[in-house]
Amino acid sequence: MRASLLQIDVKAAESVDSRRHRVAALVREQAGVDLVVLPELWTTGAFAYESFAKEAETLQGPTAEAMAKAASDAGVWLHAGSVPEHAPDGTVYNTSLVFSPSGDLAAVYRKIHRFGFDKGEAVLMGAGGELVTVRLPGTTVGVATCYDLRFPELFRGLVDAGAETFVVPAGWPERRRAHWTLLARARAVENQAFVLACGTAGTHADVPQAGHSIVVDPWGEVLAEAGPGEEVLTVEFDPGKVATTREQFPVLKDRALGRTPPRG
Ligand SMILES: NC(=O)CCC(=O)C(=O)O
Repeated sequence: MRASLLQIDVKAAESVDSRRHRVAALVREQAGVDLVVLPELWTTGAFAYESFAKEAETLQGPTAEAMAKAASDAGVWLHAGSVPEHAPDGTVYNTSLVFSPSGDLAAVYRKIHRFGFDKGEAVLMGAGGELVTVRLPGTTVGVATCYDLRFPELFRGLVDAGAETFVVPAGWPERRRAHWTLLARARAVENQAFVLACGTAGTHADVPQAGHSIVVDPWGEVLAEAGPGEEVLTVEFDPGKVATTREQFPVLKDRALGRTPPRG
């Protein structure tokens, strides 16, 4: 399986509309890979709090429309990262969208753990409540977003739902880059799963971004890692390695505290 992680530089000087066009073109350029992954809140930037409500859109909005078309033009599965979603009940969510190679919306995930404690996303956005997996040819993908990476029980819940590959769009700050790498590897090792974690580059809202998108295998080995700037990180991996790792070193069978009860 070949995947391209598009580590986008979210610049304030570039309008949301221009970025949307630029990113759609980058997705089209990935024709030939199986899966393309975009970062969290790449239209606005994950820390551009004042833009969330202004740029929020529905599941039929301009980003969803542009990404559906880009996925079908390229013939790829597209995890289109997340957008500020204006839901029918008026709440704004941090919502990830996954499109099939024919451009159909295959999965929608509303970020469960909102970042910011008493400000930012934590007060401006609603919390999702449902775990989401999506079946791709060869692997079941479990989706999570950025700060979710700090909550291992979410990932264990996704394993219980069949996940073998975690796709994690993010807008992770440079200041905590060491945590990003450590947590991506930890989630891979403890769940014996692939982790494809795609962050943003550059600086927005005065918050320098970590970049360093990363792909980790079920043994915790880093298969590929981006640098700090905008970059397309393409990697080839064998999804069958999840089953062999889980068979040869069957730690998941030794769980003593039971399965995660379903949420939502
Ligand atoms: N956008 C985010 O979720 C940021 C998370 C973060 O900065 C951290 O967990 O540290």
